[in-house]
Amino acid sequence: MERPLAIRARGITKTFGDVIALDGIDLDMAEGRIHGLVGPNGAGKTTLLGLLLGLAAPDEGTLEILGSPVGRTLETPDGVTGFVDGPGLYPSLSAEQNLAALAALRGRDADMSSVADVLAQVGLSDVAGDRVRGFSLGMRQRLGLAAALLAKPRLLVLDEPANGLDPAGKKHVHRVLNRLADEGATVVLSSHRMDDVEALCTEVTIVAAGRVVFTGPRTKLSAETGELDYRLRTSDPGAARELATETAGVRVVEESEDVARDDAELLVVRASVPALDTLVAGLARAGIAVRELAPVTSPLEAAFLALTDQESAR
Ligand SMILES: Nc1ncnc2c1ncn2[C@@H]1O[C@H](COP(=O)(O)OP(=O)(O)OP(=O)(O)O)[C@@H](O)[C@H]1O
Repeated sequence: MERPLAIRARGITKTFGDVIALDGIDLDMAEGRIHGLVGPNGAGKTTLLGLLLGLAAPDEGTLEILGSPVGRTLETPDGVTGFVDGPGLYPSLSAEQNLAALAALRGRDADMSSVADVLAQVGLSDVAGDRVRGFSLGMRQRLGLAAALLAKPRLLVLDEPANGLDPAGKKHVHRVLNRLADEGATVVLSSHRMDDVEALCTEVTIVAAGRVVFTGPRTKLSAETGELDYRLRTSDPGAARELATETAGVRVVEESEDVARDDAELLVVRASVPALDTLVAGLARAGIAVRELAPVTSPLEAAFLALTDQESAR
């Protein structure tokens, strides 16, 4: 059964003076999924997220959020929360005072057990009583997420949520977002980190110059990618190079910008998946062990570069 849509956008346009930030955006985002919004600098991601949060209204087009049409007034249905350009926090208050104050602003009494719970979820229990003034960027991001969780979101909108996060912080954030989606909430996040998007998002939208150039399941994007460069490390680099050169559809890339040049053991090969399969089977037959085989740039990054280049070349 098709999932209901959390977001349905048709022909959304937003301009700032002469700048067309969004140029006819059509978008369907299903409930209960984590959607990644990616695109080059200035593509329109923050503008689009701002519309979802009711921070601005579209100039043209129709937007439905959680089944409700959003008009020209700056309002969004209940259950929509998140932040763009970093969370708004009070530096002179502690983490827990910030959350209590935000709960009060939303017209709810501060329930300190909920405050403690969301702080634990984002891994900030130890600094609950510390002033936010002394928080790092990553801690502020996590506190912003805690504030959003307190509102029990049905749609959570986050601009670059992994900004400034260390690996432990990232783990907390990923766990929290996955749990939210498992519980049926929809998460829409923008990121310049393709590895984060690959780790988190089942759905991806790529925007370039205010237009959608791809939207759909991330796996579909990977499948559509043709040839990729792969790092190949084997037990016999010389013999592997020879075999790669002889295998139809496989090319040895001599100078790869993305791989350290002083690593003589590592081979970079360019191939489609079927040609790569032939090479790997050939290596096995020749008794050459494969110790590492991975794309140099991820399928998402490759598609991103190809699709956004295409767009700017139009
Ligand atoms: N308030 C504003 N006033 C004028 N121009 C704006 C405003 N907000 C956005 N823009 C312009 O709209 C375009 C889209 O900007 P936006 O911030 O949405 O892009 P982005 O994809 O989030 O970029 P980045 O990855 O750099 O954050 C840019 O050309 C930007 O300069």
